[in-house]
Amino acid sequence: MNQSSRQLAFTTLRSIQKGAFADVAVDQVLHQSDLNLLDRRLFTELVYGTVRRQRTLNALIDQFAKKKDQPPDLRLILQLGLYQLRYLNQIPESAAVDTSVELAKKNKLSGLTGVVNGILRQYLRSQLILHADPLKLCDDPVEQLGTLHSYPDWIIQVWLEQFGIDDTAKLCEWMNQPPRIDLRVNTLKTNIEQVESAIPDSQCIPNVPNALRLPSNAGAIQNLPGYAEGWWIVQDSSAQLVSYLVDPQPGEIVADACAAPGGKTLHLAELMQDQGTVWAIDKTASRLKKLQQNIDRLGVTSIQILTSDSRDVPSLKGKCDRVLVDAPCSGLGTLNRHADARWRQTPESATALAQLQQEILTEAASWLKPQGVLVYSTCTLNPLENESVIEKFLHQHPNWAIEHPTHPALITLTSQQGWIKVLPHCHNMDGFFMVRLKQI
Ligand SMILES: C[S@@+](CC[C@H](N)C(=O)[O-])C[C@H]1O[C@@H](n2cnc3c(N)ncnc32)[C@H](O)[C@@H]1O
Repeated sequence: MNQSSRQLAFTTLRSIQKGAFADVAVDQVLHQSDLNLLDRRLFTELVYGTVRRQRTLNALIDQFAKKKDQPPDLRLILQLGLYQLRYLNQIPESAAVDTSVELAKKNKLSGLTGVVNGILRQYLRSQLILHADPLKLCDDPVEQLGTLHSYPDWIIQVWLEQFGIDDTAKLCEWMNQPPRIDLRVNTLKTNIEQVESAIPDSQCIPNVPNALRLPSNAGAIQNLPGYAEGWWIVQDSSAQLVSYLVDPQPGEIVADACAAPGGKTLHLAELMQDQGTVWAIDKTASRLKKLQQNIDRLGVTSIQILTSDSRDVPSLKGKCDRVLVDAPCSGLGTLNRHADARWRQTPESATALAQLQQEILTEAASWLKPQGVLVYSTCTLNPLENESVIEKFLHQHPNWAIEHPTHPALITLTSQQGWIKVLPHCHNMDGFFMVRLKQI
């Protein structure tokens, strides 16, 4: 395939607009194209950035365009051009404008090249005249933050209620940055010192044992030292904290009710020194395949995989010492990892997820022995899927209570209520919620 990164970005954005997942669409193009390394980077940045910032870009287009209802392809070209002008300092302004005009010509919009040129140059002119951001914002804080940082109103509302204006703004900014990549060292095979010295510029993460953060220029994961040997696995440091909350012991029977692709399952097995059994249950077979690949690479033997809906596993009733429910969720704590996730989730989908979470948690609780430990976690920052699920569970199960964690990595993060909320803009990790429950 011999096409420019901008033309490929345009056609990829078109397919995302028609419903394709951004990461799937990007991977497919990268796999098929013969772009060089710099162009691959530009293509990826253009697609993810334009998807992520689409509300801000649309607001600017509406502000400068005479007509609000442009053909979808014209709007995409304008979004791409404005994204470069507003967010990519390394691209000269003239290049951003000229290539956008070229895109219009190439894609049967020759009659509209004047509109493209006009709107992009108007944006630049207003910047010069105002000496400030030309984006006009209204006074309503929800709409203001949503437009400025490019989020749907409902997410801003959920965050404003929890964190207030200043912290919501910081959280919005954090989630618009490129994702950090953390590793967890597989202590069954090696130690953190060995991995840290093998991977140049990797850095330990304070308070998270065996976690390393990669430098932003680390390149392809599979090419890093120790990958093939199974010395480490990619896992965000906040996700690593969950297994410390479960605190499994060698020889126990542990179940992971929503296991795939298995970052936490493998960590649980490792904390048990690979002695005992970890049941890895998930209803999605394709995701469990990734777990099997990681089991093979990391050389773990104590994991048993079960493809099933966790609301229906009668064979585990009363059998487990510990159960983890790392529930499917709206993922509001990991929006920086998935450019289109903020536009896919809705208040309705979050409500449906909360119902599913409640059902899985209730069923998984029945897998425990009388003194067993139950941990509930999500990578979302939405009280409906976190605090409310736990409060409802405790209301329906008066013989259960929250148990405060004792692991040193968790104590300072623990709230008065006993649950932990990892906040990206405060802790510089993915957003997470986790809580440990026990029968009283
Ligand atoms: C947040 S992900 C789990 C991530 C995993 N714990 C890890 O650390 O890699 C949620 C998982 O729940 C699974 N899931 C959704 N509904 C389920 C159900 N009813 N029963 C079992 N698994 C379910 C999804 O397939 C998905 O793999």
